[in-house]
Amino acid sequence: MIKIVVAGFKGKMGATATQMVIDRDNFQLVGVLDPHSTESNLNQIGQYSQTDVPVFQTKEDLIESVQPDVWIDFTIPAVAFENTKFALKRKIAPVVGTTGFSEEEVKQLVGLSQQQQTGGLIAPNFAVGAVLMMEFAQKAAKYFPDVEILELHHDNKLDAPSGTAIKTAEMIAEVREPKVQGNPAEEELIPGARGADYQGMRIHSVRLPGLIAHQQVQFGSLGEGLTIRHDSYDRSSFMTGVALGCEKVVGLSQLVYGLEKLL
Ligand SMILES: NC(=O)C1=CN([C@@H]2O[C@H](COP(=O)(O)OP(=O)(O)OC[C@H]3O[C@@H](n4cnc5c(N)ncnc54)[C@H](O)[C@@H]3O)[C@@H](O)[C@H]2O)C=CC1
Ligand SMILES: O=C(O)C1=N[C@H](C(=O)O)C[C@H](O)C1
Repeated sequence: MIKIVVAGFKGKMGATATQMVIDRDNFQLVGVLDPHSTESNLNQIGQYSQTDVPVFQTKEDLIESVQPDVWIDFTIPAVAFENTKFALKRKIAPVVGTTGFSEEEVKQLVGLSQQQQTGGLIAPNFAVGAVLMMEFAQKAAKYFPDVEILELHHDNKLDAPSGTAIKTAEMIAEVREPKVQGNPAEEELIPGARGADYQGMRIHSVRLPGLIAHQQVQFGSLGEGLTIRHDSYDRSSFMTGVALGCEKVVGLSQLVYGLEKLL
């Protein structure tokens, strides 16, 4: 039985992950954390009335009371780095979906996990289809170096571009020489019109009510185009990946970046 805590359980992803952990026979939910909670036990919340699990408002209080194997994190970019360090320092394996990490932060966390001999996973996207989209895009970029990434999300999202778009650009950059795209003399009449620039690749972020999480990687070449698109229509799309991450990290001795490393 893998003992799990969920940080950010009051949020959209945290709530979906909490239910997933409760539903799985090989997982035991031992605590949940969210500074926006007012309860002391999950059973005080209607949808979890049968679940006797302590609720914590701070990570310091949580760690005094429970000894988890795995720390699921769906919080906010401003706290996820500190939360992941906190877990690793206590040899709790983090499974982090929260986005907004810089490359330098990921490097630091991998180093810390090696020192601590503790597994972990940071996955900007837990949907298997999104991982395939990124891998297909990396494959296509070998032959189509002109590419723009369009990511579309709900309008409560804090970070832009999305973690998935950044990871896609990083994976494409592994196989594509930096290249300035478009007309070298092009001029933005309104700043930002051409989107964010990652080694010449443009990333465009759309935020609209009604959307969940969508991304289109669009390639153009002489007389032809190729579009690779993934859509998450529901947050359940991420749960197979989160569950797989929880099962795998307990057997690792360092943190990995990207769900594709565990598939
Ligand atoms: N990797 C993936 O597959 C996915 C990642 N995400 C990412 O997950 C994160 C959360 O997304 P949502 O659930 O939509 O956001 P949300 O805004 O619905 O939930 C965030 C929750 O974190 C809580 N929180 C804030 N500070 C905290 C702290 N110090 N400790 C514990 N909890 C804290 C908030 O009170 C809130 O309940 C975002 O970074 C988002 O980009 C979202 C969907 C899929
Ligand atoms: O905020 C979200 O919703 C999502 N965030 C992740 C990201 O930034 O890529 C994953 C998914 O796109 C949903």
